[in-house]
Amino acid sequence: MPDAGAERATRQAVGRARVVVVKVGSSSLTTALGGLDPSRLDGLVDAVAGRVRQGSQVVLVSSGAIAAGLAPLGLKRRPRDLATQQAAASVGQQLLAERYAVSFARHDLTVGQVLLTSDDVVRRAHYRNAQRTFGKLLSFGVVPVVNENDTVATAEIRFGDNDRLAALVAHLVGAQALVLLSDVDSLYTGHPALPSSRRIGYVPDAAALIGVSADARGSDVGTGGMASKLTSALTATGAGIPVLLASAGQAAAALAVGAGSDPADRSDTDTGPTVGTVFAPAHRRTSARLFWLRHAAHPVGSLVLDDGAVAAVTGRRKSLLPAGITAVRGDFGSGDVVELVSGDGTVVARGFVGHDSTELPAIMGRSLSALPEELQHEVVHADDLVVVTEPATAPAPSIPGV
Ligand SMILES: Nc1ncnc2c1ncn2[C@@H]1O[C@H](COP(=O)(O)OP(=O)(O)O)[C@@H](O)[C@H]1O
Ligand SMILES: N[C@@H](CCC(=O)OP(=O)(O)O)C(=O)O
Repeated sequence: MPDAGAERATRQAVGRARVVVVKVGSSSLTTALGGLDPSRLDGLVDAVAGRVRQGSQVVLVSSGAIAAGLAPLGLKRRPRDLATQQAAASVGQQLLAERYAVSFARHDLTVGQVLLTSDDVVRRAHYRNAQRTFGKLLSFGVVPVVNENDTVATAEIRFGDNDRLAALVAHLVGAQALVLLSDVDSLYTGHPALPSSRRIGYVPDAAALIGVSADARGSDVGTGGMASKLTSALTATGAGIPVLLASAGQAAAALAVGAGSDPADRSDTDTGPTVGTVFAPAHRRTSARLFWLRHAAHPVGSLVLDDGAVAAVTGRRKSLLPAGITAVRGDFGSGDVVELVSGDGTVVARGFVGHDSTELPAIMGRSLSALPEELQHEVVHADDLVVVTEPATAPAPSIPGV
């Protein structure tokens, strides 16, 4: 039975958030014939500006570069090959940025374009650098408009979908809410075109999504579909950030501070935004360091574990000792991020490693007491690892548990 009180509290939290990340998809910014739709973009900007006027800081993660670049290049549909996508993004991003600058200027707001590659959020030093940039832009009252730097992102390092990028940015800027705006008004139990699909207003936790069928195919111009939105939502809620999924056409209602609410009056009249689907934040908030390790870090090597070590690390949340390692892959130093892999190749955890890769072959399989004193320590300390369950080579599942 859904808990109306808990749903209301989540909606209020979205409405009261001081820092909000808003993500909008390509399909919500383009016309049916392709190309940017200025009136839809203006509608979104009006809603964002309204929230800024209410005292919030808003970061806008906007897709649409590739879609906006199609018509100027004479392309009829979204290209499949990376090089043509990159060319379209190069042309389209320019148009998108220009349109946002003009549109926000109607509200006397300045925008700052932030194009990120995955390196900017997966490498720790870059992550901090991006954090500083956002902090400065927001302190100037600027609305940062973020997209992936598609023109230079290679197939290997690409995010490919801005839903995931938006969740990482929400964490990076310390947002108190993530608002995902799409071309669908809510999450449904199945594809909204199916008569059997039912609207879901509130998702208390990841378990509530069992049985929900979320398509990984996006619209003609978008990517990722609903599956990537759910992954994004669970990533954000795992970091303690409530999420609202709504349609871009309802942006004003989605970004409202709350029906009948005045920011100074936190009374019962404050409902928070009443549209869309809200996802409650997890009770146990992951620390910033472990969130980064789980969702953003780029592993530079891997350690293969025997069955006993897998059980100890994943089941009993123990540290990884040299005795449980059967193979070492990659070239890494102490403090780097590595994957812990079971014998069948499944990634079971990620951690900050306590040894250089050159030290490990001589000590793996051996008990601590048999080692020289300076090497008598954990390979990955229990406080430095997060348990994950994902196949080593397959793409991420459509709704991974986070
Ligand atoms: N369970 C579901 N609930 C809602 N929408 C769904 C579901 N499964 C698939 N979809 C589809 O996902 C689409 C949104 O994904 P996408 O086209 O990638 O959006 P965007 O361009 O906004 O990122 C919706 O138009 C909807 O048809
Ligand atoms: N970076 C790409 C968008 C990729 C993407 O995630 O698109 P969408 O599914 O429409 O949010 C672009 O600007 O075209």
